[in-house]
Amino acid sequence: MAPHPGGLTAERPAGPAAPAVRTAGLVRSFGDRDVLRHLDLTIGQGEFIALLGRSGSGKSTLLRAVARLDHGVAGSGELSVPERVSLSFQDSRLLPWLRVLDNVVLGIRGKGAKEAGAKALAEVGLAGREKSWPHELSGGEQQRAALARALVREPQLLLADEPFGALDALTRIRMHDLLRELYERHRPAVLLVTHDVDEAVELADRVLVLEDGQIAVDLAVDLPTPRSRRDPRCQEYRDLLLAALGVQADASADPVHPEPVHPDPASKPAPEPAPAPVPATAPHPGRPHEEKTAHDPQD
Ligand SMILES: Nc1ncnc2c1ncn2[C@@H]1O[C@H](COP(=O)(O)OP(=O)(O)OP(=O)(O)O)[C@@H](O)[C@H]1O
Repeated sequence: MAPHPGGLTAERPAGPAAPAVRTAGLVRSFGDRDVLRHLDLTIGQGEFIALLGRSGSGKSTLLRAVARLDHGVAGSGELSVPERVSLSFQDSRLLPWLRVLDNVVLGIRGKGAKEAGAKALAEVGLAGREKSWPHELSGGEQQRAALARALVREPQLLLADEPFGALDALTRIRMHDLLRELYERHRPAVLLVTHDVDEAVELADRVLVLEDGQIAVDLAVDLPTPRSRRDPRCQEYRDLLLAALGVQADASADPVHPEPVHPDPASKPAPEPAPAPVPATAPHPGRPHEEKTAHDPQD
């Protein structure tokens, strides 16, 4: 068990049945404000989790804690994460002075690295772009390269903080398809932070809503994939989650050219009074009772 700089206890999960991620009593504080308040979360191996929550609710704080990128932040609790963790952000973070393939394999040693990198680039639809410079790629292509960089490491856990947030709606939809396809093939556990409720419902096995520093809603999405946001069953989940976020669903939303449904009140007209929140044990559309487990969207 290795000590964590934030006062956290970090350890590796043991045994084949161990979850990919487990937090127990996780606390993270800035000044006298506890952003994460004794948060318990378990992510199973190969499970795809989306994390929603109002702006400032602590989504990125949680993701950074799980990524162990929060050195110096006050905190306590237990955290268990796998050895191979990859990260993906809204900004692709490709190094501009390295060609695309060199970005993808940066830090990977061994003879087969370039071959594996080229294969990963082919998987994300960028075959032939190995020698391009990052600035020669479109925003969507840069995110594809970032996904290749994440996947070439064969992560047991992929942490993604609004990876599609800066992309236009159509590119975002294509990236959703690609992410889900790559996920099905590689099966890492995924923690996707997003503001896009539709994205969460389309992609995730479980959607979590973070509120007051804890998981307020934990909703399993029990629908086959690939999913379409036009599917009325997806819309049921969407409405439940929007209600939990205190945002009224827009019945007139265009499902073909959708704008992300953004729960940040600053980016929306003043919401109606919040409907009753969906508890972590909320009934499941299509199923009479949903078991409590643990789970947010963008492009
Ligand atoms: N380094 C820091 N120093 C001080 N306060 C911080 C720091 N990082 C985050 N916070 C505060 O913690 C709270 C949670 O921030 P966080 O970025 O985790 O929220 P979020 O849910 O990801 O928000 P958004 O959806 O707007 O990205 C916010 O009030 C933020 O101001």
